[in-house]
Amino acid sequence: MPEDRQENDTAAPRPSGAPDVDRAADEADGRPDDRRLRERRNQLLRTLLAPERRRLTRAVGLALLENVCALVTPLLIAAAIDRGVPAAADGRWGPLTAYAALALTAGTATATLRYGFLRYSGNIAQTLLFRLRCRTFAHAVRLPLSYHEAAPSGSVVARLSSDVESVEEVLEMGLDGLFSALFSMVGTVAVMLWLDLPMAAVVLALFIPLYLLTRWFRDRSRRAYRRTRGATERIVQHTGETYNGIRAVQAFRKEGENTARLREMDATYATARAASGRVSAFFSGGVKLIGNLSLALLLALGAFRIASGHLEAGALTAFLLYVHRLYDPIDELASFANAFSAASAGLERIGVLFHAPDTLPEPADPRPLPAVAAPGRVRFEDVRFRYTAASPHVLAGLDLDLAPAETVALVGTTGAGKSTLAKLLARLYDPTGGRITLDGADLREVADAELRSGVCMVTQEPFLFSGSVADNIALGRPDATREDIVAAAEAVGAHGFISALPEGYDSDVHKRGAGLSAGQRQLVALARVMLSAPRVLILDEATSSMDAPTERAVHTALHRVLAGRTALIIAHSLTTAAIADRVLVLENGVVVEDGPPAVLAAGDGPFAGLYRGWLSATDGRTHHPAHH
Ligand SMILES: Nc1ncnc2c1ncn2[C@@H]1O[C@H](COP(=O)(O)OP(=O)(O)OP(=O)(O)O)[C@@H](O)[C@H]1O
Repeated sequence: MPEDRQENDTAAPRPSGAPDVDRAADEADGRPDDRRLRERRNQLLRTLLAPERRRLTRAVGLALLENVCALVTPLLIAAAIDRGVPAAADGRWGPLTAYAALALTAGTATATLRYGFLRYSGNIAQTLLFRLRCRTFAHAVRLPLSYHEAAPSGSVVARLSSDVESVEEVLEMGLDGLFSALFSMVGTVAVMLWLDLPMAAVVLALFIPLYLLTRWFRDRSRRAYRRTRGATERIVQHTGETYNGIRAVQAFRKEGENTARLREMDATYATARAASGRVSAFFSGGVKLIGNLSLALLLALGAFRIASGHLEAGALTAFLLYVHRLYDPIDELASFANAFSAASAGLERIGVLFHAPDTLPEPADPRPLPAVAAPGRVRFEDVRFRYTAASPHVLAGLDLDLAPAETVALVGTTGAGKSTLAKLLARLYDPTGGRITLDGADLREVADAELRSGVCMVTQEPFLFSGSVADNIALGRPDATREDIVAAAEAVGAHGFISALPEGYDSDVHKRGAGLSAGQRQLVALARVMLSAPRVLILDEATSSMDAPTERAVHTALHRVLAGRTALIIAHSLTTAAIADRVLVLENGVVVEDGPPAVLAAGDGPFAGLYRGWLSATDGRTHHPAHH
């Protein structure tokens, strides 16, 4: 048996990245740190920061300079008080003027450098975010369908929105909060130690309660963050689900229930936020209290040391000014730490996205689709498939041969594996065993772009993208001219209704007045196929009922699109099955009947049963889903 025909579960689309997404969420919830997650996060961070190394160094340089200038100012004020004022009292205004001028210069320099730093770091932050957003989106959109089908709903959107936002928040406040606060604190303590050791000792002693308070705050806010994060995820998921399924929500009158559930989630969120607000408030108040205690203690000790001749009044003033500088950024640092842990968890989750296994690798050495006289031969050779290593086989050794230009209808009960078969043929998944060939080429060996133009899939409810009707028809062939587009629309009989739209082919499909009906969307989708002229067409027939004229129009269009190309139709109506050259009845992943519809209908197999059931149920007047 050739190797590629053997069961190969290692190539199975694993439960893919989705459980990882969950795991990353758990990580954010404070479970023990996983080295791999952190490594991925750091790697992502490195690749983001690497091109900015120079600009970052310059930003740090600006922050350093700003802090040096800011640290000098209180010293100049001290000198002005201790030397300038007594001299001025003696009638010599020179020193005081000089100190005042120097302090003014230092103050102006601080302000200018701060302006420069903020602008510069703001630009860096936006560049990083821009890069992160684009790369995450570009990567996520290319992830194989197995990833998206297995990922919890809304998780990719959450990566792209709230996780990127958490990084944005830390970057916006981060560069400023981190560099300025750190430099300012370290610098201030150094100058204090130089100015007066006992006074500096008092300040440092008060760092002990400050440290304990900060630790308490860190633990509490991490817990509060976990709760708000969980609540946010649930809100995003519920909102996404409600709006993605808005038709079902309204059809089943679930508006009230869904709103009530959201209210509950919002209440949980509000409670969690209030708790985190209380923690922050307590921390802020605590820091202020310790800060003011320092001031009071320094004032008392300072007075004592001035009285004993160890300190001058100016130096005491400088100390008091420094204490302010010391305590101001602590608040900032704490909220930075908070934002940092949010961003770090966000980056971990984004990192997981980047490391999702590629279950549909592009061939390293792609082969072109062979140019054959009659293109469109499809072969399934002993195809085995299961969605995850843990789930049962949907297809367990399927052999199938579709002749060029043949129209094959797939019918079967729900869950029989029809959509799975279609997804395999479109290479949205790879078989776990065996192979599928198109004109002799294994689908896995054909370059992605070529395969996409060779095999075209029309889903039940064709998706129209924002843009004009013309853009939507040209989806599979962006270089098509307007004449090509009109010709394709004419071929499927869509030209009439498109011309009647307010702006014809340029009408925006999502604008009011140009809303298209289900049948019209089908026609646009068929025009797409006509234009991209694939060798193989896979069609998941629409189940939503259309009125008789529309249905006739779609069927006529279908006839034209089917002409000359191989087609696999997942038929939900026996009317469609009847127009096929051949019908395949699928049951539990096995073809139980295969033959022309008329022959099968006349026999006594499963299709004949379905057919008779359909005839008696509808009296042959309307179409009816084959498998019901
Ligand atoms: N993304 C998925 N992950 C895991 N299992 C899946 C997935 N999609 C389908 N399955 C399973 O594979 C089997 C075949 O499903 P498939 O959608 O191919 O059936 P179908 O014949 O197209 O049914 P229907 O007519 O209802 O669309 C089912 O048992 C289903 O539960």
